[in-house]
Formats: sequence, C-alpha cells, structure tokens
Amino acid sequence: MAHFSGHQPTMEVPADFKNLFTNGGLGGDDDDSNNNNNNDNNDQENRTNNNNDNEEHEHSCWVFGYGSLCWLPGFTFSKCITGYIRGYVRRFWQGNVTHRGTEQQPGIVATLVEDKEGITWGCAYKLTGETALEYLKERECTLGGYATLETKFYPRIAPHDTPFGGEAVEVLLYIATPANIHWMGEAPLPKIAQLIATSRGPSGHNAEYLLRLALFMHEELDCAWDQHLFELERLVLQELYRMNIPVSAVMGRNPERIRRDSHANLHRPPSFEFTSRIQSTKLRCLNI
Ligand SMILES: N[C@@H](CCC(=O)N[C@@H](CS)C(=O)NCC(=O)O)C(=O)O
Repeated sequence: MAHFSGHQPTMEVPADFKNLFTNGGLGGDDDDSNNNNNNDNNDQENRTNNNNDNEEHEHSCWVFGYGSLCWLPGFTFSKCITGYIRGYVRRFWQGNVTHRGTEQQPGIVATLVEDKEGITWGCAYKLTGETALEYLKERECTLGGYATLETKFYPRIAPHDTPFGGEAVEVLLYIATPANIHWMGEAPLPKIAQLIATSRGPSGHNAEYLLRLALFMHEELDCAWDQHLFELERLVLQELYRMNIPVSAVMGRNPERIRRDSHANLHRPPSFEFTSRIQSTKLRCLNI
C-alpha cells in the first residue's frame, strides 16, 4: 500500500543550494559501484568518504527515479537498474519555482498520478547511509513539494543469478500530490509545452528537464512508450523552433554518464510473470 510522508515545502532556496547537488560520500562500494555525482570538485571527497564507510554496517535502500533523477541523480549510489513501477502514470502536472521556474513564472516538472492499469518506466538507485536520503529530502520534499511514498519496482532485466531474479524490489519514491501548493494538475498538452518552452529556473531551462528525460527513455528504455512524455517532447521542440530558439540554447552542461544494469551479465528470458505484464507489442529490449 502506498505510504505518504510529505513535508510542507518552504520556498526559500538554501544559501548552499548549488551544494545540494553534491551530497558527499555514501556507503561502501559494491562490486559494480558507480559512484556518480555531478560535481567534479567533490569526486575526491566522495571517494574518500566511500572508503571510510562500511556498507554492511549501514542501512541500504532503493530510490525510484522517473523525472530529473533519471539523468541527474546528484547523489552517490552503488547500483542503478532500469525498470518500472505499476499503478502510476507520469504526468507533467507539477509546478516548480526552485529548479526549473520562478515565483513569477513557475516551470512544470514530472510527478506520478495513480492509475490502476498504469506503469511508469524509470530507474532505481541503491543508496547506502543517510546522506543521500537527507539530500533527497531537501531537493524533493523541501524544494520540490514532493511527498515520500513506497512501492514495488520491477527490474527490466532480472537474470536468475542476481538478487532480482524475477522478484520486485521495494523502492522509495517522491511524488507531488494535489495537496502541495505548486500542484498545477491536468492541462492541454500545448499549454504545458508552451510553459515548458518559456520557463527557466536556478537549475536551468525547463525544456532541458523534459528533453533529457525523453532522451533517457529513448536511449535506455527504447522498448517503453510514454505517450504523454513523447507528445510533450514533440510539442516543446516545435515551440522552440517556432520561437527560433536552438535546442543547444536550453541544454545545460551534459550530465555525467550513468552506468546502469551492470548486473545484466547473464541474459535470461524474462519470467512469464514478468512478460505477462507487458503489452503485446514487440519489445526490442526484451527480444520478445
Ligand atoms: N521525483 C521525481 C521528480 C524529481 C524532480 O524532477 N525533482 C525536481 C525538484 S521539483 C528536481 O530535483 N529537479 C532538478 C533539476 O530540475 O535539475 C523523480 O524521481 O525524478
């Protein structure tokens, strides 16, 4: 069952806002650790911290990303796997004044909306220790108005000899509910696209937020189709073209490459239980 524990968002941006994207090191390395952060200056600090932490004595958990967390995690993690959650669909129905918009012109970011038949594709990160969770609480809840929720995550690739052999993984996720003060709700897609194409905030242009998420889906999950996201992608590109704004003008620095699904060294046909949940259309990534 979903469990909500949200925070009343405060809108002032902390003085060390930029540091929020580099939260220092986390627990020990896994065999396939991918210590990923987005600020080169903190690489050494993260590595040093990682060497000092002893993972088996620290609490580990998984966090599901379906928006900017897919391409800009901003914290150190030891594993990243692609997959999906059930019972939700991704919608650009959440306003934002701290990352991709301002109080004068809020941007629009992704959230999840309950839908019994829905599935949302993204990626899950394995975190160790409290540092990343504290960072996410600040970034998602305090600054973004998101609440914390738990659900099951289904890895896209679940070879039998990995911890995921066909099983779901419990994940934390951050969801903006209609109760938060920047909830925008449903709107015609051309209207949402027009707002995204003309908004910018402390973290960059709102169009970058959408286009990089769409790029993540095209590159990492080419078997998944998200009509809402890809229609918005088409409309935002069309709007930028109409305003004579080159895409390069809205895309900030390329984020660090993220190594995903490193557990997939053995390919096993997905279990029937897994494939039975997938639409009948051909799925290249699962070769079924
Ligand atoms: N919780 C979603 C959405 C996360 C998200 O987009 N959060 C915003 C805060 S409103 C953010 O951190 N944006 C950073 C950025 O836009 O660069 C996810 O799992 O990715």
